[in-house]
Amino acid sequence: MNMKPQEHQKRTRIKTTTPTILCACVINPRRAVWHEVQNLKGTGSIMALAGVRVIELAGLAPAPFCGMILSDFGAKVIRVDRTKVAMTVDTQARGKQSIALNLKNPKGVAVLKRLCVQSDVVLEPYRKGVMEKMGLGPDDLLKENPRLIYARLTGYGQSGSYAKAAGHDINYLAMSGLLSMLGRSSEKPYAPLNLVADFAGGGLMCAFGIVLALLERSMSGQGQIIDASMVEGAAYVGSFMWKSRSLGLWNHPRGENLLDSGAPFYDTYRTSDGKYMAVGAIEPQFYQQLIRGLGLDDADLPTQMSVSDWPQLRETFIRVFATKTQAEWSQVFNGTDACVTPVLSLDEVLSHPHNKARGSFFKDSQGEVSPRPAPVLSRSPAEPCRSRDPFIGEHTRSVLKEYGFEQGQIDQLLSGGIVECNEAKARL
Ligand SMILES: C[C@H](CCC[C@H](C)C(=O)SCCNC(=O)CCNC(=O)[C@H](O)C(C)(C)COP(=O)(O)OP(=O)(O)OC[C@H]1O[C@@H](n2cnc3c(N)ncnc32)[C@H](O)[C@@H]1OP(=O)(O)O)[C@H]1CC[C@H]2[C@@H]3[C@H](O)C[C@@H]4C[C@H](O)CC[C@]4(C)[C@H]3C[C@H](O)[C@]12C
Repeated sequence: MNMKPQEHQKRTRIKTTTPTILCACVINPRRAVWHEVQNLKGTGSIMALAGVRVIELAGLAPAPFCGMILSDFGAKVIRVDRTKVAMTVDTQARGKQSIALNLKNPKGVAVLKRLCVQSDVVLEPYRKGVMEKMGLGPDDLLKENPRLIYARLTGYGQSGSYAKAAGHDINYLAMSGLLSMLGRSSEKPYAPLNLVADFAGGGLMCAFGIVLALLERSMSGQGQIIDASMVEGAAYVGSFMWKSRSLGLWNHPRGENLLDSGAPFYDTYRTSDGKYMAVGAIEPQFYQQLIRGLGLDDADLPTQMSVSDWPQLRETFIRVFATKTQAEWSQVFNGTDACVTPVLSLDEVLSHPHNKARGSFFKDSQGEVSPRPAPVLSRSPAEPCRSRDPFIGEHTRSVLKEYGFEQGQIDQLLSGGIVECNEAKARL
């Protein structure tokens, strides 16, 4: 996909035309939506989730990612921030709007209900019971909007003895069973950043659940509750680990198997300039190309799958990789099937020729690099917003107006401290 510059206007243009779609979304099933969407063709590419309105209650990392995915693919995502907070911790706010709302006040709760009545999705990242305590539980909201998709993204899910416990990625990963498999031989388990539970098993799985529920709603006309547990999401992402045990892939202790850094042909190696190469030469024909590229003779080496010889083979690979720079090894293996690639840093990915050719990473208006939304849809690709992230409460006034609040009501909410507006900060 050629990433067209974003074009906040373009998104805005699409969005200002979406109320028609929304009416269709709310009243009629899918066909009507498509009819309206077809009518908009020619006004810019229509993203897959155009017309979908999402209310995202501000959270730490997984829910913001979920909201960003929905926004990247065209949904209108309004993040509900707290009042009296100077700075957001949401670094995944691309394309979102922000309203600052005090939910500790019943009037604030009433505002949120009104937003949810006119929305398709509410996404909440709090501990079990928090939303109910505020009078914003699924019973309260679905009663008023039966088409609402109520997504609950938590660590342990809505039931079970851990449901109310605090936790973070590493705890959920531990409870999923996967953490026990991660780490090098003879070392303790090691969490790969907070990628697996927070983002893959959490934010992404929740977004998938929301899209499924939207699809189902287009047939049934009904909303539903999504109970997205990061323990279960992570475990599900890791289904292969359970399903492949019958193959004997995990028979050895942690860090001594084929895919967990046990095998020397599935590992990373330091180069002479202190960088690294990643080696994934599993199949014999690819392994042969690795050996050739390294300038080794197969006759001098133990056989590839002789597990007891892996430590010796690894020492050989370590020694050889240390003789050239990363760039030199990249040149050696470029264009081969040896499955050897440079380990790129976050700063290097943008300029790698392959990534560059595909536009896999892009710069926003602040010059910040981030990954392009994946996957790429041929007719309705995501068009990530390139403008800066919203300030807390930047869109309070405009969102309230859009959701039908009168000017007088907005003024009262502002003067009562129920909502806060930061338009001025946005103009600075
Ligand atoms: C980048 C860091 C984030 C790391 C991610 C980490 C690894 C994770 O794993 S995130 C996954 C966490 N788990 C979940 O999300 C599971 C579900 N949620 C929960 O279990 C809980 O919410 C919880 C355990 C995460 C938090 O529990 P807590 O008790 O705090 O909250 P809840 O019980 O859920 O209740 C919420 C209460 O809030 C009230 N509320 C909600 N909205 C409103 C509203 N609009 N108005 C009023 N009130 C509201 C609600 O009513 C509840 O109230 P009650 O309690 O009374 O019921 C980042 C982690 C820390 C960051 C740093 C830090 O913030 C300091 C700096 C801040 C600065 O601004 C930026 C730099 C910082 C260093 C900052 C940097 C990073 O962002 C962090 C390191």
